[in-house]
Amino acid sequence: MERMQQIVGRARAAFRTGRSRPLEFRIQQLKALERMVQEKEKEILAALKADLNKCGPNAYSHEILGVLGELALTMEKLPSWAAPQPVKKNLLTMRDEAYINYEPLGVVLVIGAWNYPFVLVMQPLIGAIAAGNAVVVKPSEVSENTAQLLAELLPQYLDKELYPVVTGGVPETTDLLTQRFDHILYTGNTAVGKIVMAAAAKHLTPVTLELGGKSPCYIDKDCDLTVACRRITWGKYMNCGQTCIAPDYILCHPSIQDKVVENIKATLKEFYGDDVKSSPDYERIINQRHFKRVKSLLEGQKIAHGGESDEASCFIAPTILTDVSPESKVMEEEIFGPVLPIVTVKSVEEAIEFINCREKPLALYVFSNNKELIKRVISQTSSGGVTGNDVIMHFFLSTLPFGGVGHSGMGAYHGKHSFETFSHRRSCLIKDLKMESTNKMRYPPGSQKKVDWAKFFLLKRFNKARIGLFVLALLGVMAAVMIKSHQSVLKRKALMVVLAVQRLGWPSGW
Ligand SMILES: NC(=O)C1=CN([C@@H]2O[C@H](COP(=O)(O)OP(=O)(O)OC[C@H]3O[C@@H](n4cnc5c(N)ncnc54)[C@H](O)[C@@H]3O)[C@@H](O)[C@H]2O)C=CC1
Ligand SMILES: CCCCCC(=O)O
Repeated sequence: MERMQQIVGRARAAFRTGRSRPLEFRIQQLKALERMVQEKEKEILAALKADLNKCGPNAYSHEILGVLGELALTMEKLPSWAAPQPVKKNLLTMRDEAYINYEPLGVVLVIGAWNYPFVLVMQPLIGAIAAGNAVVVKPSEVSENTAQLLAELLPQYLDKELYPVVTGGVPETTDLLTQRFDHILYTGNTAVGKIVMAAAAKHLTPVTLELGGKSPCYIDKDCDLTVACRRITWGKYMNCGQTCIAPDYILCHPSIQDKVVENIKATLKEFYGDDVKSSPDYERIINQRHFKRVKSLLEGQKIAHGGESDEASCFIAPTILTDVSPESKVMEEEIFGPVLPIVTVKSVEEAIEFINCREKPLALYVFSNNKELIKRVISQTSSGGVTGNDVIMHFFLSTLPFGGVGHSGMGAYHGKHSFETFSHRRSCLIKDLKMESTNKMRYPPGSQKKVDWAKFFLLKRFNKARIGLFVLALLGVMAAVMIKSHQSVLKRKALMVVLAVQRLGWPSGW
């Protein structure tokens, strides 16, 4: 406890110096992070290989690329994100300055997960630094190599007091959670999400919870199955199925179930070859605990493809289960592994009903040639995010807020959404001391007349069209008056010229 108190205390003292607030400092720290990722790419890839058997290309494209992209976007946009944001005013504030001022929250805590242990620490960290906070970083101890590397590298590149790294497991995280933070972003399972939220509640600390859940994938009969199954296979078996927004299970009509299986099998062969275990592109389950958990989900199931495993290397083959009962264990908990159950439904209505009977998922996928059907499923269900006719891809568009809903999480981040998550949006209204007479309306004594004026100024929703017409009419009248008065001046001047000529006579030759 003492150690955590000191670490958080030092971060708070550093924050109080104000040095994390200047934009130049924030951008300088982000540039240092970019340099770290570029200079230590080899070490980062090696740690991801050791933790999850991620090959270079996969580790780079699934983790490093996202971090470099977020850094580049944030460094480019930060000056505009952090600028005071003027807001629309009403009649009462027409003469005042009204704007939102973005301010750092203070000392924030980022707790990472083990499945994408680099990007899931770095992206929140980038947003928290960009917003001017001090940040305590707690990587997941489950991905121990990446956690160790972050603990070594971050202090080499970043301000040590402002951005400490705390390593350790549940005891250390539990100790850390007794400290007071100004915001916590936790990525991990729902059960721990509740623990984090309970600990945060003691200090009234707001939280962003990036949790998990069972993300459904509905395949409509009116669909290009080859393309759909290719995309589903990519997202499902990436990182050995250990992706929070992986399609957890398929819902489809019984008549296409076998075709779905055949298409996925064909794609698996194309992606990973005949011997998936030797494919450098196929990762491993993170540890024995999760290996046993995922393996147990196969019990009593009809395995249409895969099912092979090797405990020693935490290998589980890409597996497809068919005719799965909605009540079976594999349909109760988040799979978070390379097992894809197919549950058959007779219609899209039945699929929607199936989805709505369960906790709101982190992601939802719908494949169909009929965009209206996709939009109908979106409008009649809820989830953290959606990708239509693909999977996972909404994660990579940083203008989309990434987060959950209900048991899959709360709050969101990525891009500007990270900056806003880690900022206080302070409302600022600056008046002057003139026109005091207009304030009589709000001062005692009260009266109906004052209420009527207040209603006029505050409640009246002016019809913009009507105002526009009124202003046009007013301008028309003003123009007519001006032309009229201008004409009379012109007439007077013309008359004066005529009179002058008459008096002097016309010049000869005219
Ligand atoms: N929404 C998102 O962006 C993501 C969500 N996830 C979800 O995370 C889960 C997998 O990750 P996990 O195994 O949870 O990661 P994990 O087991 O590594 O836990 C995450 C962090 O919570 C801490 N922790 C674990 N148990 C704790 C306890 N009892 N008290 C206090 N702290 C504790 C660990 O020290 C670790 O730092 C899945 O449910 C997955 O869906 C994973 C990645 C991304
Ligand atoms: C492809 C990268 C996805 C990272 C977040 C997750 O686990 O879903």
